[in-house]
Amino acid sequence: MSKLIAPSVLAADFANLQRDIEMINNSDADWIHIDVMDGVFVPNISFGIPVIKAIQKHAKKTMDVHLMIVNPDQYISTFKNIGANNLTVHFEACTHLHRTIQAIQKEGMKAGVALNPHTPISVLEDVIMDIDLICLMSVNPGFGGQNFIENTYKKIIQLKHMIEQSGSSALIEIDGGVTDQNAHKLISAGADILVAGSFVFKSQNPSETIQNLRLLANS
Ligand SMILES: O=C(CO)[C@H](O)[C@H](O)COP(=O)(O)O
Ligand SMILES: [Fe+2]
Repeated sequence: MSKLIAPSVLAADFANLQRDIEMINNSDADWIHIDVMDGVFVPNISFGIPVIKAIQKHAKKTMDVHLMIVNPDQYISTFKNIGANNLTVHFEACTHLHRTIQAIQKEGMKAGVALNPHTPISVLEDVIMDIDLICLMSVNPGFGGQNFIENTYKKIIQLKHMIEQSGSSALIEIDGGVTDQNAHKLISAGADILVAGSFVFKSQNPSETIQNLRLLANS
């Protein structure tokens, strides 16, 4: 399977959101990564339902929604209705993670679980067969533009091993601080999807930057 690039709209120009979504549509990007922050689970508030509805009107790529919120269960059907294809919840925010995963899949979405940098991958041992996607946070969630945490490589290698040993088909997504400097190394360690926000949207030519990341990921 080719490796995927998911630009994060957290770093887009919100006053020109339609323009930036169309840039993603016309680029080599595979997914659109959409970060939802509630100011409780993480110390920041990004955007919510009305903005994602507006994104849905224009988005032509897989909508990969990353929930950094407490009590995600109460919004699962809402996110389905506004176009989420993948719905990722945080391990640290779910008391009944297995129930949450089942509820996401019952709505017809792919279920993802995100782990904070301090959370060991071993917490996924008993749900690894049930998950479609694992999002390893390579920064502390809440903000774009942070520095990549080097310990992530070790976690990818461990997680890849766990996935292979178990026979799970879960994909590994890396979120935070992804650039052209670490993209190839992340893929070599076992990543399947790279999320990139600031590196794409702060570049001179975001579409070319996406193309470059995709080439690096698949070289
Ligand atoms: O979930 C996130 C932050 O919590 C974002 O997806 C992530 O930060 C991407 O932004 P950048 O590439 O600028 O680090
Ligand atoms: Fe994210």
